Formats: sequence, structure tokens, C-alpha cells
Amino acid sequence: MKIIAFVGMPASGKSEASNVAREMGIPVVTMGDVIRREVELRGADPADGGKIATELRQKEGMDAIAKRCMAMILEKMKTNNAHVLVIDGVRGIAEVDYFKEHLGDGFMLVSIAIDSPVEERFDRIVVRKREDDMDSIEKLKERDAREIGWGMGEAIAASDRIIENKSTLEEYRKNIRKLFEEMMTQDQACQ
Ligand SMILES: Nc1ncnc2c1ncn2[C@@H]1O[C@H](COP(=O)(O)OP(=O)(O)OP(=O)(O)O)[C@@H](O)[C@H]1O
Repeated sequence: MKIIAFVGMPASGKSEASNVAREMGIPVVTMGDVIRREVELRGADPADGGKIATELRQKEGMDAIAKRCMAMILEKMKTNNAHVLVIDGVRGIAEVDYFKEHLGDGFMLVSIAIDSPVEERFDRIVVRKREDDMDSIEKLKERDAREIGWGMGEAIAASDRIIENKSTLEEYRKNIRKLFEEMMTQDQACQ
């Protein structure tokens, strides 16, 4: 089985890649769900998800979220016949190291290359209207800085593949679909 994790700047297209996966019947584990669950448990404001994620990493280590995702990943691997599984939301190198150690050779890290300025990413976030999204460019810049502080740059540098999202959404979705098709064919050929 191939386990593909996507890494990229906020609003670079990770959730879109997961949407394409779901449309193709590929199971997706969303790391942000761990945070959303924690927010719910604490009765906190969804906008404080970033702070809670930082706190978990400080208390339990930089790979805390990856560790908490492992049960979900193993469960999906057991209950799905798919040849590919997607992990959405790797934010740092400690998580990459954790997954490499626990998932072995089947793990592949794909980074999403963008050249959209922060203003353009913010406009996309405004259109997306996700509950936990930030409401100003300043907050997006803070989130960029926070995630870079988690070792996102090192994670991007450690990626096995790069997929560009520098043109239209259709073009990007087409490239993601091609990647998944390739992975499914490769995995079937290995069996
Ligand atoms: N090439 C593109 N052209 C136009 N819109 C795009 C493009 N790529 C992504 N989008 C849109 O930008 C928004 C942000 O993308 P997406 O939600 O996939 O980012 P993300 O990396 O998952 O973000 P986050 O890190 O906040 O979870 C979405 O509404 C998506 O449809």
C-alpha cells in the first residue's frame, strides 16, 4: 500500500488533493481532525485550533499529532481495500520522520509548490469559508510563521515528489488525479 502525505503552505491545495482522493474512492486521514476533536473536547473556539496544536506539540513532542493519527491510519488501512491512502496535513519534519519510521517504504511525501502571494491565498481562504479559518491577512501571516516554526520548510525539503499548483484549479486537480492513478498502478504491479 502507498501512503501519500501532502505538505504545503496554508491554502496551498492540500484539502483539494484530499477531495480528489475521495472522489476516486481513496481513503483520507485528515490530521486537522485531531485538533478539531481536541477543540471540541475542551469546548474551545475553533479559531484557537492553532494555539491548541502548538500546546500539544510543546507538551507531547513535535510528532504529537502524527502519533495521535496513527490509530486512524491503521484502522483505515485495515478496513479499506484501496491501494493508496492519503494523509492530509503534515506540518513538520518530526511528523515526516515519525511516519517514515512507522509506515516504512510505502510512505511517500508530496509537497505542493505554489507561487501565490499571501494576499491570493487569503482571498482563497475567504471564499472557502472554513469554520476555523483566519479573518485577516495578518492572522494568515502568523499561521505561516507558526507552521514554518514547526519545521514545514524542512518537511518540504524532504519531500519525495513535488506537484505544482501554480495555474488553475482544474489543472491542479488533473495533476493530482494523475499522481493517484500512477500510485494505484504501481502498487497493483507490485502485488
Ligand atoms: N489553483 C487554484 N486556483 C484557484 N483556487 C484554488 C487553487 N488551488 C486551491 N484553490 C482553492 O483555495 C482554497 C484553499 O485550498 P485548500 O483548502 O485545498 O488548501 P489547504 O492547503 O488544504 O489549506 P489549509 O492548510 O488551510 O488546510 C480552496 O478553496 C481551494 O479550492
